[in-house]
This record gives sequence, C-alpha cells and structure tokens, in this order.
Amino acid sequence: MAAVLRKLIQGRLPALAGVLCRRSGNEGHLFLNSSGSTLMQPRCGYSSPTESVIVEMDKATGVALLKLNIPPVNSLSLPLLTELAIVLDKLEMDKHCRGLILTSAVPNIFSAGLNLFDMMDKPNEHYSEFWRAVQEIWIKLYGSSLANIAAINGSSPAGGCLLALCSDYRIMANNPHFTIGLNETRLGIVAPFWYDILQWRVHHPPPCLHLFVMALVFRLHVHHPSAMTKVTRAYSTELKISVSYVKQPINWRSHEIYK
Ligand SMILES: CCCCCCCCCCCCC/C=C/C(=O)SCCNC(=O)CCNC(=O)[C@H](O)C(C)(C)COP(=O)(O)OP(=O)(O)OC[C@H]1O[C@@H](n2cnc3c(N)ncnc32)[C@H](O)[C@@H]1OP(=O)(O)O
Repeated sequence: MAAVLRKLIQGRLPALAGVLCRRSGNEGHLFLNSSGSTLMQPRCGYSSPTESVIVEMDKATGVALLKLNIPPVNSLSLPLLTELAIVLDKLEMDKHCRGLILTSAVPNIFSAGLNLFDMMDKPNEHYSEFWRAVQEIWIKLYGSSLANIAAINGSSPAGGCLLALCSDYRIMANNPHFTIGLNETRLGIVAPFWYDILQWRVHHPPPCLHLFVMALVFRLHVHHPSAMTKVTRAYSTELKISVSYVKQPINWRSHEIYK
C-alpha cells in the first residue's frame, strides 16, 4: 500500500504517507491516544540548544517529529519562536528530511498561543521583534517545502490554533477537555489579514491530504490493508491532480477569496 502511494506521488509527501500507512512494526508510526499524547519510535534524535523544541528524526522515513517543550503551556515567546525558526531552517536544509509533524511534549497542551508577557510592558523595539518572529514562523511553516502535519495533542487556543493552521493538515486528539479556537478576540487581539489564507486552506484542503488521513484511520482502526489499496486505486487520478495543489506558493491575492 505504501509502495502504491509512493508510486503515485512524486516528491516529499510520500515519505509522510509511508509513516501513516506502513503496515508492520511500530517504528515511525504516529499515534494519538485519547489523552492526546503522541508516541513515535525515533531512529535518532537531536534537540534545539535549549530543548524548547525537541526534534526526533526518523531517518528511515525522513520524517521529523517536533515537540514544543516549554512548560507549563508552550506559550509562543520570542525565544521559542526564534528557536523554532532555527529548527525549521535546519530541517528545510536537511536533504534527508521529507516531512515534519508538529506536536507538544507538554501533557494536555499543544500551545497556549502567543506569550502574553511578550505583548505587555515592553519597549516598542521588543514588539517589533516579537511580531517579526511570529510572521517568520508563519512564512517558514506555511511556505515550507516539507510536508507537515500538526498533531494537536492538547488545548490549542489563539496563536496555538493559528500555528496548527500553518500546517498542511491537522489531527486533533479526541478529548472533550481539549479546546481550540480564536479566544484572543475576547482580549481585543485580532488576527491579521494574512490569516485569511490559512482559513481558506482549511476549508479547501488538497484532496490527497484527505487520503493521508484516511490512511491513518485505516491503519489505526481497520487494520485491513487491502481496503487501503482499493482506496488508493480509486483515488489515483485525484491524487495525481492534487499534487499540484499542495504547497502552492504564497500568493493570496490570486485566491478566490480576494477576487
Ligand atoms: C503564532 C505563530 C504562528 C503563526 C500563525 C500565523 C497566524 C497569525 C498570527 C497572529 C496571531 C494573533 C492572534 C493571536 C493572539 C494570541 O495568541 S494571544 C494569547 C492568547 N492565549 C490565551 O488566551 C490562552 C490563555 N490560556 C489558557 O486558556 C489556559 O492557560 C490553557 C492554555 C487552556 C491551559 O490551561 P491550564 O492547564 O488550566 O493552565 P493555566 O493554569 O491556565 O496556566 C498555567 C500557567 O500558564 C500561564 N499562561 C497561560 N497562557 C499563557 C500565555 N498565552 N502566555 C503566557 N502565559 C500563559 C498562566 O498564566 C499560568 O501561569 P502561572 O499562573 O504563573 O502558573
């Protein structure tokens, strides 16, 4: 099945498909359990200097698991955003890396959004630097040539939700205690205009990414390999077409929402 997917799609997305679809063994598989914790068997690992972003690279598949690791709530502070930017740059330049999964090492929290203390009682220069770092993460994640998925294993309000929206696809743990959404509007903080493009993508996801999620569902719940092969065959044309949709350049003025 994974072989069929690999044949159908060229480029970097197949590596992720391999992770999601592999039939035997646990290595390289991503699991989200009901408590929202993720389990992945890494082949090797390295971390950012302060370990605020833990990176576990599966060399066999070329997929990196990135875990935000700033307790208590993974708030997106200037140091965390800076470190995340460095990690994303490194992965982008790593020719063995083909995809990434963004998740959290903090139990029950994906990210509490922008660090509120970075947005108060600071000099103007700090606000400029902070906002530049926020925009940089958006550009790096959304504009990444790597296939990327957000595994939302905890609450993810405000900027946490926006961070997840930068990924190609989102999978959230099924836990009624986990919340997600743009609660910051209650504080009078409004997401910028360029956030529209993220919303647009969520409402119009590339069809092949649907297939990856279906693959995950099959792997975890059906355990019926032949079913997936049938699905892959049925969607083969759609898959080929959909490759052209993935990783569209950032050119929101050409999107229909602006027409
Ligand atoms: C963003 C990068 C990607 C780019 C995306 C592009 C899109 C465009 C970006 C533009 C973004 C603009 C809009 C975004 C704005 C924001 O993000 S503003 C931040 C708003 N966030 C919140 O309002 C979250 C508030 N927090 C909570 O709801 C809860 O804390 C929680 C996350 C659900 C966790 O609850 P719980 O486990 O009960 O923990 P608490 O006891 O509440 O908190 C523990 C300690 O953590 C501190 N804390 C919580 N949130 C933040 C925060 N955002 N910043 C800093 N600190 C935070 C909290 O005060 C507690 O501290 P102590 O009291 O000292 O223990």
